[in-house]
Amino acid sequence: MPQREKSQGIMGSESVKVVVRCRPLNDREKALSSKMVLSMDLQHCQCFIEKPGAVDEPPKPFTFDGTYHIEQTTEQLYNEIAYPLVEVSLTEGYNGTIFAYGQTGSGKSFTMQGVSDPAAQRGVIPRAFEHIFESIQCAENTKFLVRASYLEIYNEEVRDLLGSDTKQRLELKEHPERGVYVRDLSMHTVHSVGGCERIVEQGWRNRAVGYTLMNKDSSRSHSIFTVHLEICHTGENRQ
Ligand SMILES: Nc1ncnc2c1ncn2[C@@H]1O[C@H](COP(=O)(O)OP(=O)(O)OP(=O)(O)O)[C@@H](O)[C@H]1O
Repeated sequence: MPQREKSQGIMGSESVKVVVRCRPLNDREKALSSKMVLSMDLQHCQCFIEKPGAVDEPPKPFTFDGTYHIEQTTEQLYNEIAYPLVEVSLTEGYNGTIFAYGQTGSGKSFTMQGVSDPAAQRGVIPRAFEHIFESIQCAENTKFLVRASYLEIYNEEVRDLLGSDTKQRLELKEHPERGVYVRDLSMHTVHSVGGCERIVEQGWRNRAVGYTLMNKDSSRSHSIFTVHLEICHTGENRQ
């Protein structure tokens, strides 16, 4: 599978990689008889965009670090893109971020949060929880502390989705060593995949949601879910 081989190098020399995912047409677009204008060459990680009606113009090509068309699942995307990122965090302690960007209704929540049925479309976040806790269970002579935080940026204001007052506006600060942080953001210790899922659900319920023309369940905000991992080697082969 050439694409898999290419994407397995996702943790290579460059620290930022960009992949693109295309979703199927939704009911509204089908009702409008909209036409898919995007095609992909998965092997070469290229997208081609046609200009509707411009039959003489060749489709415009764009190259990414990974391409996922409507047949590709979140399972595949996780294994190729997110797995290596979570794995280096667990084994080498690097920070990693997966940033989903796109207009309303483009599929950010579908990819990050996902759906439980079919199982192959479960999101990146629940998959990362399983990945982290499976590694913890297999690790010997090691203690882990897993904590989570969840914030929302809505109308330029930062709010703690897991805080006691989810309406309170929090301040952005800068620390000389730790860099930018959100003052008073609550951190929650989690012991299991189920515990992580409960926290995500709790925060998800507190998000600003609403209707947009493109997405009836639009989240209407930006959110950042962070898993903070502390690892302590306890055995004789301590590093
Ligand atoms: N790859 C996909 N396969 C099938 N359905 C998808 C896919 N991506 C998105 N969808 C569907 O498209 C709709 C919009 O997706 P989603 O809510 O994830 O968009 P969003 O980018 O999070 O939007 P918003 O920014 O408004 O919150 C949902 O009904 C979702 O199930």
